[in-house]
Amino acid sequence: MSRLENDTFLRALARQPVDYTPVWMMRQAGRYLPEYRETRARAGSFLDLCKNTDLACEVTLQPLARYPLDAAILFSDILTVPDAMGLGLYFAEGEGPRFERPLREEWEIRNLSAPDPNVELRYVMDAVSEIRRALNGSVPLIGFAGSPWTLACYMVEGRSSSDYRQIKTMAYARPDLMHHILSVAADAVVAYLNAQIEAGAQAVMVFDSWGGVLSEAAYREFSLAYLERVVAGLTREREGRRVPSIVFTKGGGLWLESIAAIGSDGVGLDWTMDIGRARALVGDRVALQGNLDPNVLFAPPEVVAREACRVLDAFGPHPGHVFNLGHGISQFTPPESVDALVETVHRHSRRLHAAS
Ligand SMILES: Cc1c2[nH]c(c1CCC(=O)O)Cc1[nH]c(c(CCC(=O)O)c1C)Cc1[nH]c(c(CCC(=O)O)c1C)Cc1[nH]c(c(C)c1CCC(=O)O)C2
Repeated sequence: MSRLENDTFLRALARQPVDYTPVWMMRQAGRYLPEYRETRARAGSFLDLCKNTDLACEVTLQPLARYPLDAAILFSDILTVPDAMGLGLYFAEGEGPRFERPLREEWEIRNLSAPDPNVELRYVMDAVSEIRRALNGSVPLIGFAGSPWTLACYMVEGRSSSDYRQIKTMAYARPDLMHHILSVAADAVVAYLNAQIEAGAQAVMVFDSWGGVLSEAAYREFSLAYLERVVAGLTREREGRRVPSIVFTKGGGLWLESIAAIGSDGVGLDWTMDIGRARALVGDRVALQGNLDPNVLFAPPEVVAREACRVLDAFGPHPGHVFNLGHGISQFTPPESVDALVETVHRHSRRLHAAS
């Protein structure tokens, strides 16, 4: 088994006893850090940064140099997968992601195929290997992908959407086409995550950022069924250790028990549901990851500390909590707020775990 100095994150996902609650943040490497903005300016565009192995490794490590975080997450994007399928990803400055060739015509959809992650996404695998080497066993490295449904939202809409009109039209009017896209995306995500595990990722997370825009019935049919297929296809063990998976449906609180039943080790929670109530529903069947509202980080440090303690106390002294934000950290976050957050999570949770 490879040496790991700090395996608190993996222990928490396995619902094993820990001395303190591990913490990392979604989008922990990003624009709120001046050193990220500096590296990004050197790289050119955001996509150039993702495709430059050395610089992707550099920005992955930046938040860990500042804060005693308990995990690193690969610096990349969920949309690298549809880009590798030939849809032509680009980022319009200040407007978010766009595809040059969104899926509109039936023939385009029928021609879709899963990319070979070790060819079309070689740059991601190279980044994973380089980051693992650079981490040198300090903390585990998380790999990730988008959920089939969330990838399909971008592939069909061609950009971020406010009403999901195109994709919902397809889901209701042409479910056969919708299922074809989701099925190819699920195959692509499984191959992509397993290649990341092969390259050195020690845990994987699936981001279902837009599952929460669906009705319950549509969520089960178009998102959850494919999340279950992805989880079932994942490599379970590598280097003599379990490779845990985390599934995060933003807005999925109402469906928590169903999400907790698909076979992942952890479930991500946004900020809308009390994490104590969530734990009461799922027990120790899965670990829970979350669930501080990222906007708390705009308040003074004593408020950040109070709100972090509120989440820790709500979960209680049980094993199986990975502290995180309920969604990605905002680019406008003062970096000092993160100091207060990480320090509070570690200090307060040590007390909780010692007292139990
Ligand atoms: C939906 C989604 C995307 N990307 C991602 C999701 C799922 C999570 C979520 O719901 O937020 C996932 C993602 N994107 C990024 C990471 C890196 C790892 C991390 O630090 O967590 C991860 C895990 C970097 C990024 N991905 C992006 C940035 C900002 C790019 C920049 O301008 O430097 C970063 C650091 C760009 C991106 N990429 C995407 C959008 C909508 C945007 C624009 C967002 C914005 O402008 O705030 C698609």
